[in-house]
Amino acid sequence: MSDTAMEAAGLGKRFGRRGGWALHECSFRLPTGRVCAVVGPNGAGKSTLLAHAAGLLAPTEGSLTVLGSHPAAARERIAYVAQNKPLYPQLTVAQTLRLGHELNPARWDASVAERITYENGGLDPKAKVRTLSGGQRTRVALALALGKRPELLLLDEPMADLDPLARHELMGTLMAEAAQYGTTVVMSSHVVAELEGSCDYLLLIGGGQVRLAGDLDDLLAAHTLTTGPVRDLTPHTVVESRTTGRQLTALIRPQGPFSGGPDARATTPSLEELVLAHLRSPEAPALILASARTAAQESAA
Ligand SMILES: Nc1ncnc2c1ncn2[C@@H]1O[C@H](COP(=O)(O)OP(=O)(O)OP(=O)(O)O)[C@@H](O)[C@H]1O
Repeated sequence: MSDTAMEAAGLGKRFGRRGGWALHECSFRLPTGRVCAVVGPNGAGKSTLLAHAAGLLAPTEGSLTVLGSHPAAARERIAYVAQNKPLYPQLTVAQTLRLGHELNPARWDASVAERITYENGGLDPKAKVRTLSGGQRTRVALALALGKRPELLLLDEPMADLDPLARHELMGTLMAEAAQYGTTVVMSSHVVAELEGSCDYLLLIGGGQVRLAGDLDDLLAAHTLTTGPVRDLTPHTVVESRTTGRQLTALIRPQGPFSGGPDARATTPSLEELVLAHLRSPEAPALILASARTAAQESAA
């Protein structure tokens, strides 16, 4: 069995001959059993990446493998919740879950699907899907995905239309299920706060390229947030710096020991601080940690 959940090698996607690159020269590796946050600005390529992993798009160049196979060959072991949560509007909730069972007879776990839909969600089994609110449809889509007992769960902004209570409850269920079954979860979101505390791996995409990839703790530890009197930050890599009067605030990647000096503060950034600094500085050099490198990247490093 492969210990790699997803591996991109020079992955590129162009929509149409004249279109720009939605993804370009993306290479990274995601080990199995991780909960990976995929973040990046609007149009960065997050949905395009997830749709490739689900086998719904074919690369223009390079490749993407999931669970050691071509995505189409691994489809039974993958569940994908797309941003628009497509469901059959004319079916009832109960019929939708039954369809989930019929499509996944060998793997279907009715108890988790029913718990999400009925026990906690309070949905009426006889309600037609078309009468459900956006958040209720999300609940059914997540129930179908988790009911499939996937090895790899792909979620494209899954929590966007859930109320805070439902978001908290479903995130808890998701994390408990993932931990119990060793499911790899890849989840895009713009709400960085909801990723903190649940994700242990980070993939930051910008302009169709991988900007940060690796263990979240290691990525955070590779950066320092410093505030203090203006000073030369050479030889450290500066991701973002702002000067207010004589005070400098900067997010850096220390190249060797860093001491901000007696009047400066130097702390490890939070996930939000790390992500915001990279979004504000799209030109900052990429950082792909060893755990996230493909064999080819590793031998080139
Ligand atoms: N079917 C399509 N046809 C043409 N261009 C597309 C198509 N799908 C996506 N794109 C383009 O590819 C780029 C990446 O889009 P994608 O939806 O992957 O971004 P995203 O990071 O998921 O954005 P968001 O955060 O807004 O959901 C964008 O420039 C988008 O316009």
